[in-house]
Amino acid sequence: MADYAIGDLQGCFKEFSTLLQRVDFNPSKDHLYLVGDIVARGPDSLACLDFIYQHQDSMTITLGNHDLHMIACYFLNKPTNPKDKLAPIFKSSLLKRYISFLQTQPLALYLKTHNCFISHAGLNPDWSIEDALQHAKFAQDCYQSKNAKNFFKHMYSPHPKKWSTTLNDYEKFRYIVNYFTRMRFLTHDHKLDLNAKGAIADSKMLTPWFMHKNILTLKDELVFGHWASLEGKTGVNHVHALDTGCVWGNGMTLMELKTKNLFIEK
Ligand SMILES: Nc1ncnc2c1ncn2[C@@H]1O[C@H](COP(=O)(O)OP(=O)(O)OP(=O)(O)OP(=O)(O)OC[C@H]2O[C@@H](n3cnc4c(N)ncnc43)[C@H](O)[C@@H]2O)[C@@H](O)[C@H]1O
Repeated sequence: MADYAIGDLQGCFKEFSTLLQRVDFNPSKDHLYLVGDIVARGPDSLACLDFIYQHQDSMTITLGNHDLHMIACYFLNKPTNPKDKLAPIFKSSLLKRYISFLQTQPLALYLKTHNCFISHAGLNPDWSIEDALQHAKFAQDCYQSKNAKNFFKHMYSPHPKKWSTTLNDYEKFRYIVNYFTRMRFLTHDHKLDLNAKGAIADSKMLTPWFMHKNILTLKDELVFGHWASLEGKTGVNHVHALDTGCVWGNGMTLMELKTKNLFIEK
């Protein structure tokens, strides 16, 4: 019985299934945590989603920006971007079931057995793990509610930059989603900079979220994806970057959570 985490699939089904075979993944005993962005841009998002849907008892996704965007397109009846190659999912007779399944998935989770926090983009340094899980629950309640369509309608903006208890529910939802699914660099006062997407050295005025003191001193393990140009390197022992840019022609990374052993497939 083993627990694994895997970086962004983004429709790269071949590498995904090869990795599961390499670790002899057994759905009746093992569990796989997908850090999000299971769909978009890669060659076979439908195969990835279908496989996870069929093995949903042994797989959990912490949703990423591309997953949420796909759900939003469904609710808002918006065309998807051709470069995301999502047409086969939208043409599938199972579309409604796939979307309902994705809506049941969390934004973040904490695995006590491994002292491990998982989300797509990471942990806001101003939140404790407890705070983060509460914020994630708030946002999940929004995208799982009867009013989900309206929350998706209000999801797209970098604002508000600052948290306040006076924000309305749409603003709170957007703020939380942005930290959990889009964060990479923060300004000196911990605000999100959503423009910088490159390597750490490219942005001298900004700090990667995991280099902030509250994260460096954390005793827990943090697992995230989203940031392909890190190439799997954070330089921080307890912070594990699993998006190694498979969709960009690099490898896909799977980690066994107990041993921290890495398996990489190109
Ligand atoms: N609340 C919200 N507000 C707004 N939009 C929301 C949203 N929620 C969801 N979305 C949606 O999210 C989607 C993505 O938005 P984008 O803005 O396109 O997201 P991204 O950060 O560029 O991309 P990604 O998440 O794929 O990250 P990656 O590191 O792989 O790639 C990042 C960059 O790294 C580069 N890169 C990394 N490794 C590379 C490599 N090896 N080779 C080449 N390029 C590489 C690429 O140029 C790439 O552009 C859009 O559809 C958008 O609508």
